[in-house]
Amino acid sequence: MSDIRLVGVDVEVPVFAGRDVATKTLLSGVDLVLTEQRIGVIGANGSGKSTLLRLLNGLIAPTRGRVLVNGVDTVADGKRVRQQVGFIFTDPLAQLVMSTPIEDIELSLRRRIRRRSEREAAAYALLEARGLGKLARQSIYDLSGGERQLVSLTTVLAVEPAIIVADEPTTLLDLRNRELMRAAFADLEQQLIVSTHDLDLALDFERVLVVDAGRIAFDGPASTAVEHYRGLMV
Ligand SMILES: Nc1ncnc2c1ncn2[C@@H]1O[C@H](COP(=O)(O)OP(=O)(O)OP(=O)(O)O)[C@@H](O)[C@H]1O
Repeated sequence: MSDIRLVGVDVEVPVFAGRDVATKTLLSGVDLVLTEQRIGVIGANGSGKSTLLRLLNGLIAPTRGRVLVNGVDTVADGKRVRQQVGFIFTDPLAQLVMSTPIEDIELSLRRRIRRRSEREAAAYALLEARGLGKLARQSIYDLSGGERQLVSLTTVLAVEPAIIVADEPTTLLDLRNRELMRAAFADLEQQLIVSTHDLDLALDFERVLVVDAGRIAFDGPASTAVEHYRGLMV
């Protein structure tokens, strides 16, 4: 079981207004121990959800405090953290760097499987297992949004991370594809941390954090978290 700790975390960025530089606080006073297998993060636009998620694999560094993933500090050893934490972006086109699904999965496998022919066969098998085999050599740009997001998930899983962090992974998807992603998430063995505006998806999680204006406004069971969030929205 994975263990993620945020200890006294603040995130601030400089904002420039003419010659003046001010400080904008994106997150403040975040103390969390994340050990549950399925954790959701909900909150209004601009509340700080992506900032929180990006801290977890060292994509951004805390201004104050520390983030530890299975005891590894995200600033001191970001590379080791990123080997453990797979990150799924909202837009799969921000994630998929190769022309076709099979090439992207092969890229993820290159450290684990040295021989090209073996790597290609393994990549194909991973796609096939998700029902994506027939799309293996199709251009990424010819796939639907849902297919791309499933390819992204396969690409991230190919690295065998202990933790999956997904930033609004269903936002661009229609109902059918949202259900496909939801089912894919339900099957994962990894620890899963997902930010979402999809409150049905949020209800799937054991623990849900509500972020409001850069603070954790609620932390607890999903149904209570959703109620809390609805209360903030009125
Ligand atoms: N590098 C940056 N410089 C200045 N402001 C930033 C920076 N990164 C994020 N912000 C601001 O911080 C706030 C929180 O952003 P964040 O992306 O974490 O919100 P979010 O809850 O994920 O929003 P959404 O639901 O719209 O994706 C927003 O007001 C955003 O504009």
